Amino acid sequence: MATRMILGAIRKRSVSTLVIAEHEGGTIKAPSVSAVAAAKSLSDDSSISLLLAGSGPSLHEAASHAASCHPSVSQANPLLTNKFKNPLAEPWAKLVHLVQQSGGYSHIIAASNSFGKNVIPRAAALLDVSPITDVTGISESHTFVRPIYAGNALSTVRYTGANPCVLTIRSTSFPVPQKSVDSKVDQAPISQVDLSTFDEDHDKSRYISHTSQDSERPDLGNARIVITGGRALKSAENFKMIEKLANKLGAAVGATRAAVDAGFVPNDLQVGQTGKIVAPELYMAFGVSGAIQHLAGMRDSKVIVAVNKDADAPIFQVADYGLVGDLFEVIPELLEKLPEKK
Ligand SMILES: Cc1cc2nc3c(=O)[nH]c(=O)nc-3n(C[C@H](O)[C@H](O)[C@H](O)COP(=O)(O)OP(=O)(O)OC[C@H]3O[C@@H](n4cnc5c(N)ncnc54)[C@H](O)[C@@H]3O)c2cc1C
Repeated sequence: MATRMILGAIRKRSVSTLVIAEHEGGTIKAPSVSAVAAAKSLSDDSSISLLLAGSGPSLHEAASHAASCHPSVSQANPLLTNKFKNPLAEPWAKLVHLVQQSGGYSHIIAASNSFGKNVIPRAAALLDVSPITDVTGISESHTFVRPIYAGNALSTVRYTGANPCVLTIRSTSFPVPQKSVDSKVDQAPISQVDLSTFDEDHDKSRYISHTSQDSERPDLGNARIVITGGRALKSAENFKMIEKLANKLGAAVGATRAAVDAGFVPNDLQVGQTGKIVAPELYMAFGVSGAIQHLAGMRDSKVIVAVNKDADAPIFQVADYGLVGDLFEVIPELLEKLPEKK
């Protein structure tokens, strides 16, 4: 009995996690803070290190933020390297491999966004382990819940491979209370990654440029309100109604794949199985049929409102509030009646 208890304690203590962290403007991005929250739920006793990279003063600000972005990082070492200015997947995967060799972590976690999905499979291949992707629940350090069949079923999987156990997590399933992100906790020490043995030969990909849209709207993946338009909008010009409504409500804009394919909006606004997964407090869908691939990306939203002129549209099966009507009448009316955002 005593032996079993001691072994249990040793197993618990042996959880040490490397979180692959993204940062912008000197702060750790919210999905990476969710990855820390996921790391924390592996074990009460887990030690958590953040790996971040970049250059200039914002990297140092982000490193300070990394050290205090979540209470559970307070005892850990954020690792810092000023190379990797541009987030290319191949060198990043090599960096993760290098850091794992020296750190011997039991787990490596990244958010399941474009960056994480790009880096993690490459890093897992270099480490010769099989990654577990899109984790939405952690029941113990090697047992995870993940959606299958476009979110229509949940499967519980147990990782039985060698260390490290490599995961991507859905950030919407590991929310971080705003307080804990902002709270001032004792800063964890910041250490520089030793890159002396790093092989710089990674010419399979080359950085060319980075474009980002300057928008005051919240990020689609973390917004409290998302206003989505579908094919029924008919044109990019008409889609501006959705944008106006989003501006009034301080919301992010989403789109169906049909709307993206028709060229109404860029594809980074796509919500669904092959787009972004969102779970806002309020999701409003205008002229969206509710195809299974779209539902896979938004069905966990707290309140779903749908406007569709077809009373039999499948979106009404998941909607909390439905309005059978023409969006070309409903949206102008909403725009007229809603107060301007302060
Ligand atoms: C492998 C795969 C992956 C996919 N991934 C995604 C994904 O990630 N995200 C995604 O969205 N889709 C995805 N799709 C596509 C998906 O199957 C649907 O084709 C798509 O979601 C339909 O978009 P929609 O609802 O805008 O268009 P439609 O299905 O054409 O629906 C338009 C709706 O608008 C309504 N409507 C028409 N006019 C009006 C009006 N004036 N007022 C109000 N309502 C009106 C209609 O009644 C209809 O219900 C994927 C498909 C495949 C095969």
